[in-house]
Amino acid sequence: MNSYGRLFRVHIFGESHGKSVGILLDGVPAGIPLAAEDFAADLARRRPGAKGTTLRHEDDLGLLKSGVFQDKTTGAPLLIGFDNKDTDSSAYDLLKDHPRPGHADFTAFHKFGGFNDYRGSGHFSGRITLGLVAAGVVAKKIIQNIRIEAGLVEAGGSERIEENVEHAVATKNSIGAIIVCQATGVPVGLGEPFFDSVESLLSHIIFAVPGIRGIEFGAGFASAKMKGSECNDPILDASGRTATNHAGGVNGGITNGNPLVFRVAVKPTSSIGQPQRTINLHSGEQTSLVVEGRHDACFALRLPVVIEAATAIVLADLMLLEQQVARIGNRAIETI
Ligand SMILES: Cc1cc2nc3c(=O)[nH]c(=O)nc-3n(C[C@H](O)[C@H](O)[C@H](O)COP(=O)(O)O)c2cc1C
Ligand SMILES: C=C(O[C@@H]1CC(C(=O)O)=C[C@@H](OP(=O)(O)O)[C@H]1O)C(=O)O
Repeated sequence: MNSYGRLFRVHIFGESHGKSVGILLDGVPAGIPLAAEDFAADLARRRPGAKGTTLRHEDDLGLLKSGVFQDKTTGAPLLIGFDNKDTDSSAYDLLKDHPRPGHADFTAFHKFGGFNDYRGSGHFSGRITLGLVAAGVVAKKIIQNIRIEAGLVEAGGSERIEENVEHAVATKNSIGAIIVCQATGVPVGLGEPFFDSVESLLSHIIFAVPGIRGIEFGAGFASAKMKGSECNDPILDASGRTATNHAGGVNGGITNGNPLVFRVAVKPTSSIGQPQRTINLHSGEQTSLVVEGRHDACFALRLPVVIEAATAIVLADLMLLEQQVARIGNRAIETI
């Protein structure tokens, strides 16, 4: 569904070519300073502009529609909306009946009986992540002592990111990428096993981001090839600090005080300018499709800030559940 979280709860909404996209936040502690300018830096990181990103230009000026009074959160639901302005739906006329291989056109058509808004990929557009980034800005304020940083470590299969992006654009193709995310300053004890382990919660929200194909914590899949003597992280002191971090900062689904580290695999964009095989949704006949319109050749370039936001949302919820932050005034519990 479109809601996530327990105490810090996000409800995402909108379609790419509809009136707006955005997010409704519930459970935001009261008294947190919050103004429209606070969103600018993170929203700019998600915005297209770099080579290999879509030519669609939106100002992404978020409107704080509720939950803020005199530049402080009130504790009431906080609604953040972004108007869609640069919409050109003409390229989607063809796609309405000819689903793009790899995109959600086929599945959304069947799931919603053809009533889904297919323009600009509708609710399945990467544009929906705008609301997630906005929620991340608020979440980062709640967990102010935790620092989250994500970045691309490779794209198109190597570290030559720029070169690979340029080649993808020149050949009307697309590429995927790997993002590494690290959160430092995470206290020991976050996570609610059995089902709400830290890895489960992060995987849940990160797989909700369009185009994600994998996630691994710490040494991840490489752990399967290690011996116990190699994989175990030696514990150095009473704080739980370890010499290595193959666990990625989580044991038993609970944060262990070391940096939380995970890698995310992002697929190549499905909308490419090369002929691909598809069908006519109504006749079932096979046909060739060349996708027109504006598309990211490597949408992963825009994703690190989205992954940071998703991480902040999970950690804010867990910090509230663990009573590590107060519901009023953005203070650590022990300082009240
Ligand atoms: C920020 C962002 C931008 C995206 N841009 C595009 C795009 O321009 N064209 C496209 O086909 N897919 C794009 N995607 C990926 C699709 O939204 C995604 O592949 C689609 O919803 C199907 O979901 P799935 O890949 O998880 O199966 C983008 C995703 C994100 C997160
Ligand atoms: C608009 C954004 O990305 C869009 C994501 C997207 C898709 O299929 O996911 C398709 C394109 O939409 P349009 O056809 O309207 O140009 C991208 O531009 C955004 O992320 O803000």
